[in-house]
Amino acid sequence: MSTILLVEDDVSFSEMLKRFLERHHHAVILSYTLEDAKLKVKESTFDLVFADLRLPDGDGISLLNHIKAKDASIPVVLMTGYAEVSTAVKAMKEGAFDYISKPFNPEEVLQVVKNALQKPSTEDKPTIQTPLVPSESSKLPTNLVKGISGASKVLYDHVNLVAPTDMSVLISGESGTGKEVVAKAIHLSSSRKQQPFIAVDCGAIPKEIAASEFFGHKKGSFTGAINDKKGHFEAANHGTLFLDEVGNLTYENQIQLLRALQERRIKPIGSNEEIEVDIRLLTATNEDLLNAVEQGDFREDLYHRLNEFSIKVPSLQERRDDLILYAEFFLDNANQQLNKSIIGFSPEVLKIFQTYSWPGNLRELSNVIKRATLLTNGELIQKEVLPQELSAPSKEAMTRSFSTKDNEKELIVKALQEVNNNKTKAAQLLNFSRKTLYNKLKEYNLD
Ligand SMILES: Nc1ncnc2c1ncn2[C@@H]1O[C@H](COP(=O)(O)OP(=O)(O)OP(=O)(O)O)[C@@H](O)[C@H]1O
Repeated sequence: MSTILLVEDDVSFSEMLKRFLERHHHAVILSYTLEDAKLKVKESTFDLVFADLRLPDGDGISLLNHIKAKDASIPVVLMTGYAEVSTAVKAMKEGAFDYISKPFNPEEVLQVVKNALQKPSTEDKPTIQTPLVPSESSKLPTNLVKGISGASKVLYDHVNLVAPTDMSVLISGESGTGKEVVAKAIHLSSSRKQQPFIAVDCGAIPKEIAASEFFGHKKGSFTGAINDKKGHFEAANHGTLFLDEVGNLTYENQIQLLRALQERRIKPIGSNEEIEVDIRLLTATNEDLLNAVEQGDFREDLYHRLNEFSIKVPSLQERRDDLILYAEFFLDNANQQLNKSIIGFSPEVLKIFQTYSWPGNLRELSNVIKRATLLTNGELIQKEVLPQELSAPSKEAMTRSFSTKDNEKELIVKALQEVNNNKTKAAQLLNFSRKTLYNKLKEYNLD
């Protein structure tokens, strides 16, 4: 078994890569900063070092120089973003064994590792067994993958920005994109993290009992109220209340909710006593709530109350660079839940994943992988265990899905040509929002 030092400050990404390498029988030690990595290199011997080019307290090249000065035979592989490839090439001239650009293809990672470990040593180095200490990040919640795409970076920048405040956040996004996961991440990064997080699906509450569900009731206050019941507001007191599908509340329930938020107190049905509540409110919707306001279906005053800050969770189409990371993560979960030890996906499956349009977003990806894991007997998930709609995607999905950045740039240029540079029409054609299109034009220097 070889021991790899993985130096990467993106905690969830490094956890993913660590788990992936461990499944391929390598021992992995994590480090999040340059200084810590130098210390680890001093204390132990590694067969390979994987280092991000950008670290919070320096860069991968300083680490490379440091390692080369200590032991020139340790191969160092640098991990880079697209824009940094030229720097990585320079690093190779300074002795890096290879570089690998994000997003990675798992096969590519394994190939680089294999090549690096096969490299003949220039000198005999003593092998000290490195103890596998629990990594710092094992204390962090493991149910969250932050992703490496530009869209994910913006998303988690916003989460980090708003989490420590007490602002109400309206989280929007297509179904299955991870709105509840984002709400939980905000709660866990806030000062309320030790207090309750109560999630309520407003779409699932019949309107007749919504008030009792939110505010509670006293025994005997209506037929069927056989006991006192605490409402969600009280249960979430001092913590966070997350209202999913908030657009489904009736007008009457909207008024009750607004009143509770304004007065910061609630009265259970059948009670004479008011209870003060201190909650942070997070809400989610997969419909256009502003449109509902314009149509008169959602109260404008409540909308503004809920929308002190808004976060849009990108669809899987908008974060294609994250796809493999999520696929690996869901495979790990499925392996654990189903007691399997499948190690990855066949190249054909990865290609299908990249071209499919994923209308059900992360939830669909997770379900597809769980089902495929159950059906797989070998080491790799093969095309045959995927649902049919994935292997025979619609022509439209094929033309609109992007497997690589170059491909995406080319499709954007073509779409603009087709509609005479009309950005609104191009965005529609590409299935992007106008904002996404503008961001991409900027990213590819197409403006
Ligand atoms: N960042 C993430 N890391 C890991 N898993 C995620 C992440 N985001 C979403 N998921 C997974 O994707 C699935 C869908 O997430 P979630 O239920 O939060 O979506 P949603 O947008 O709230 O869906 P809906 O609109 O249908 O309520 C869940 O299984 C969740 O665990």
